[in-house]
Amino acid sequence: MSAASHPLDSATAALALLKDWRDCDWLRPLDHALVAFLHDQAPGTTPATLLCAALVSHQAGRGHVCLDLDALLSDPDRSLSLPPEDGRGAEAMTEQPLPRPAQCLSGLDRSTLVATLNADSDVVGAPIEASPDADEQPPLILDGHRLYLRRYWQSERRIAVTLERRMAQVTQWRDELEPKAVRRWLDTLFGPQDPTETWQRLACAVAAGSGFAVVTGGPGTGKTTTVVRLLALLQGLRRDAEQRPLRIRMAAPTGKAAARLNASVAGTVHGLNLPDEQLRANIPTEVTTIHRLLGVRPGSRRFRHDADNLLPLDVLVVDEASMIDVELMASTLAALPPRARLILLGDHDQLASVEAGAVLGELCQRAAQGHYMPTTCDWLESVSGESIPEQLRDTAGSALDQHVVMLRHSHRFAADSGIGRLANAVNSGDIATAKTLLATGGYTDLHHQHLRGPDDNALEELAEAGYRPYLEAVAARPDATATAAEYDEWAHRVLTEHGRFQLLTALRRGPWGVEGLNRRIAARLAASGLIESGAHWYPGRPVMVTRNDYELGLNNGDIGIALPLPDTDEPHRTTLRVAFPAADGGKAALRWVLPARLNNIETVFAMTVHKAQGSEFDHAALLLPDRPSPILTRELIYTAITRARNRFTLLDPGHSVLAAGLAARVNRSAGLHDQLIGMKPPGNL
Ligand SMILES: Nc1ncnc2c1ncn2[C@@H]1O[C@H](COP(=O)(O)OP(=O)(O)OP(=O)(O)O)[C@@H](O)[C@H]1O
Repeated sequence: MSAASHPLDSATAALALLKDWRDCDWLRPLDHALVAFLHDQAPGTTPATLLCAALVSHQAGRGHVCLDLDALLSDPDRSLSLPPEDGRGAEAMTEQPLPRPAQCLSGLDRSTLVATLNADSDVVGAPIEASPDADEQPPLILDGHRLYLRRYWQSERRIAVTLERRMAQVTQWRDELEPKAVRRWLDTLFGPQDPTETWQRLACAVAAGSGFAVVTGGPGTGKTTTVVRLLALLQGLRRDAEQRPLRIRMAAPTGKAAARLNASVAGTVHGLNLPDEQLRANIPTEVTTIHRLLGVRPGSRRFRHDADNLLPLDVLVVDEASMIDVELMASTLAALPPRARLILLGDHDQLASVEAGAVLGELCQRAAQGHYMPTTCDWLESVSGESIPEQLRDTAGSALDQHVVMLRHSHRFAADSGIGRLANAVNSGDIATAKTLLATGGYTDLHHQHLRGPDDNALEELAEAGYRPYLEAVAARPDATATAAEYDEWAHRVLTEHGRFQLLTALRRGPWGVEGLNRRIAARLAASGLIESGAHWYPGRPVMVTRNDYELGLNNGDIGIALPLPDTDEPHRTTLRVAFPAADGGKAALRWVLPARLNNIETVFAMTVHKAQGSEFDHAALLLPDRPSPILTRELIYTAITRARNRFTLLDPGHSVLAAGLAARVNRSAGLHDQLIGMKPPGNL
């Protein structure tokens, strides 16, 4: 370490320490570059401010919208997410101890730190209400005890302002509805009242009576079913009023999630109980990605649709909203016409977006407790016939509470389903029940496999058994005379078989991370003769796109499989191409891409749980690392379990890692909830 008596004695000492942190991977090069830039622009900046700038940037890279100064001072080392996953960062923890944030900040209290930051007015500014977009503001914003990078503060503030405006109009939205008509449509769509559908009916009522609603719920609680019925209700009411049908669009944050929703919406619309087919035709089944909806402009952060070019729609449904970060949410809201409805769907207990912000999580912080005001309860009862339980009523509920509904009954998992019960236990942090469920072996859909160490063969055996069916489908290639349609059919079959099993892991690096696991599993499959050995590209190589490629029409997270296709001129020779499912999950043509055109891909025999969000597999297996990691949290384990449709396997090297993971929560620093929760419902509500 560069010599200095205290890391914050001088800017030079602080910069030297930050460089050391960067060199051992505790900070990203980007974090260090930001600080060097600030120091260059404002050489008088105090060392504590430089340190905070590095930490706020680092925290943004880990999904936090801001640096919470209270959290920083109570546990400074958390701000660097120590200990790191592995590699140089981990060695630096022991071999060459560097001063950590705790040592740098010792003796500092909040008021001194706030005063120091405020004094550096070239670098740190106060929030300016009147012009939240002003680019002349300093690069950091201090809002109370939260320090932001300016662009995240602006995004968060824009979300809060837009949602407040929408929520303030709730009485107009409700007044426009005829309660009896709503009730009649709900009875048509749902049939007689049924306690397992109470919250679905209530969700329809909340969303019908507002320009903004959030419907959250665990897997299989009926989010898709509910939203399709809601859309039928809205179109039905429009037709009653002899108005033109609503223009409805549905979107999801990733191509994978859009494809999945597409398939389930189509099925649900088909099964709706409707008085006539015209109404069915007015409910769209096509789901797009949010990026495509907004219109990406290559090379720009801005979209084609924005506040100056609003989206041409009346209703926007966004599914898998837990994956939306603050910037994407701010852009979506900006492009939404003021009178268009916004309905967010998702599971707020899932991992949040990898980018900064956990917008759905913030909006749903109080979802489980309801906090419905008496006026809301009365109105909901009048339109849905359902009454809100006493314990979920609150005369002091906030405006936001009146717009959020949590679905509480799983229609997918029976009461005796191991996956459903384990997901619940994990979600509520009930370690004892989770362990008992896994240990008893009494559930056919749950498997707990103890691993003796990183070299335990059980891991490879499971992976081979899981991937064998799709690799056998790869081997069952049509002959050289087969038509293009027959080759497409074969590729569809391979992709479907491939989607049945997935090995998930928390980490990226090391023997327990995707990189090591991919190598190991490929070696095993090659030894078993299921794939070619030694080749970089081979028939059956499964790859995941790691960056949106607008030219090829591929999205981050799309999965394709390399398959040999006959050459047009010489059908007995083949060339490898990667088959990707059609964009947005259509049944139509696949996309065949030459491997050389794919720049950002990785093999995906193992996948991080983060990347698996929005996907489901018949059988999902989660490999736990052999020691606790800041990445392994309750939300991550819950997300992994809920990726499994029929079977979940936990691969567990022991050492109490499961318990440590369940006890750790993702705690994203952000201010959206606090901004919105302070808003009281409109006076006449
Ligand atoms: N009210 C209901 N009555 C009967 N079956 C229902 C009802 N609601 C949902 N289901 C069934 O439960 C299953 C899950 O429903 P749905 O796909 O709507 O849930 P979801 O919350 O969107 O699920 P996901 O976890 O995929 O996001 C489906 O098979 C659906 O048909």
